[in-house]
Amino acid sequence: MTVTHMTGGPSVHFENVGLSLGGNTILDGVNFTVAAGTIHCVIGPNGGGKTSLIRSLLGQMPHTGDIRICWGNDWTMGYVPQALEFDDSLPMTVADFMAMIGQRHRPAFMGLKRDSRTLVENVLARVDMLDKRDRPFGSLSGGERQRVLLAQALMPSPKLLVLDEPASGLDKAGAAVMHSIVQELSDNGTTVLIIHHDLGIVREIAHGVTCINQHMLFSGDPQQELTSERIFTIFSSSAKAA
Ligand SMILES: Nc1ncnc2c1ncn2[C@@H]1O[C@H](COP(=O)(O)OP(=O)(O)OP(=O)(O)O)[C@@H](O)[C@H]1O
Repeated sequence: MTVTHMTGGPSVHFENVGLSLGGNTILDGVNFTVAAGTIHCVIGPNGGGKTSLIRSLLGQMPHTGDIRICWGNDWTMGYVPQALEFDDSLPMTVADFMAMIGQRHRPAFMGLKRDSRTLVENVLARVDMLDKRDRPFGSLSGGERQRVLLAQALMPSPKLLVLDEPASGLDKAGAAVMHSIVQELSDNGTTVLIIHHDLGIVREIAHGVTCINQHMLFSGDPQQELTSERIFTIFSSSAKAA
């Protein structure tokens, strides 16, 4: 991955990205750009390689090709994974979890330092989870965990926010909170890259959309690219053969 400097929020450039795992081709010749300060959605059928692409961006996959992030002065990145492997029996509250994520040089059992406490309370309030800060993290519902995962990605405020199917475990209210946060960040210049399955929402919130199914099928303006015929073709049972 190459990193270059520019002023403003980062643009992200996927250039001829490929990935093979266990002898199988997962991604091949993926080329698209996420413009600085935009909301860009990655869509495609199950198993099409969306998470693998995001993990390549995060440096967690042995991809080929180049992924360039043209950062401004602030290199802060937030990431919300699709799900979190977590031992539910761990005696860790929501606040402990946030302390663990946000205070790398302080053990979680020591709790939050005073200056971090305000920050944590602010982000938990943003996702409507402040009243649950003393609950054991393991006792949270899937949607509540997803909200906390979103909260940790906002601390500190990111210039690049990457979300892997953030709405999957969320109810309508949770999804609305998440989308309004994404919108607000984007309005303030943050670049947001989201894997999303709800094409109605993609049309509503995204400035750009890229569809991948091993290869890149199309990329551009959602209003023009997301035609009914295309959506039917991509997500029909024959999609894997496309
Ligand atoms: N570590 C791995 N080793 C081998 N194959 C893998 C590995 N990780 C993912 N794959 C395979 O890569 C393909 C793409 O998976 P990926 O999770 O990227 O798809 P996706 O588009 O995010 O799917 P979904 O919409 O179901 O979340 C799948 O066939 C998956 O089985």
